[in-house]
Amino acid sequence: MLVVVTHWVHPDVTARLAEFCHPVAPSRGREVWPRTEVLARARDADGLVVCMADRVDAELLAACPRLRVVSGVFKGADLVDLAECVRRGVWVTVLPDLLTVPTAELVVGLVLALRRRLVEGDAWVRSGRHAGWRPRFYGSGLAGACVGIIGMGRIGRAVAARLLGFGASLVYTDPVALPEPEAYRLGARRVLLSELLAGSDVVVPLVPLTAGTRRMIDAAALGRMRRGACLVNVARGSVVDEGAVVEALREDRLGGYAADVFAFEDTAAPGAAPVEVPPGLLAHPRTVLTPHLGSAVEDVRREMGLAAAEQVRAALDGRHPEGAVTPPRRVEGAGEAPR
Ligand SMILES: O=CC(=O)O
Repeated sequence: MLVVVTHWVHPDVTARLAEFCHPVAPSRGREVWPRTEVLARARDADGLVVCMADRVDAELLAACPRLRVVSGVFKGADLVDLAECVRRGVWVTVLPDLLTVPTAELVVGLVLALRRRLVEGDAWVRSGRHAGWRPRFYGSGLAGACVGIIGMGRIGRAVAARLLGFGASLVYTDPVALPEPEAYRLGARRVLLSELLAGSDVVVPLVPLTAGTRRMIDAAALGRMRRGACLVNVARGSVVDEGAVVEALREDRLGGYAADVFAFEDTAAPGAAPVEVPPGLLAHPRTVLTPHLGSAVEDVRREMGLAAAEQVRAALDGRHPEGAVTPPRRVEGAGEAPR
């Protein structure tokens, strides 16, 4: 059986795959195969191990008629056409929990970097202009600040737990309330979105990208935020309206924007997709921008690769893989997908 891995993974991951199939993966450098190469190599694949750089759409699925499983080395499957996978009887698996801790750590890092102006300070020192202490780069701390988390899932709760030690207060929105003991332990108060936006010094959306969350932080939502408050986005670029963020920064209404994700990455989102990080974000001093580093911790990525390999093994063995987000259900006339 052939399993195509679209991107560089740790050698132990390919070794694990080799226990039950013939794996093919980029072997040199930390490479991701471009789509044309994935299309060419995956023609006879029984399994695909994909990453956040891949778009698993109808074209790719049609090009791989033998495919039985798509294993995402990620949490959010918004780049996978789930309906088409179901139609073709292809399992789709994700990793719902392995990146919780590194992503929560990144949120805390970005909040601190933004509020304490670490990146601006770093640039100042590197520019050769630092001549000793001066009354400059005064920012805001976390102690006493109110942090608003939109979406209290695994990552939201992990962020909340890490913020406990900083003396920040916490509000959140979620359709489902935390169990009372957990809300008490985290000091988290559930509020309406309008109250969260109006009352938070830092707003952190932690929601998946869906039709309902796309651009949920738009000009109107930004307009409801406290003047000078910060926005930190590690979810998906398209959860915010990047153009409106640039405007709010320019008008000094938004205190800062930190992002690890960008709308141009959301290649499956409907409508015209941006092709780059907006220049207005790049140019603005009160932004902190990182290249989708949420899970970029060496050991975590190795664990993620190994877990994905096990999911492929289970699916190809005819078992229900962990992390399955679609039960495969072959529909008459859907093509040659074997089952
Ligand atoms: O963004 C990363 C992921 O969803 O894993």
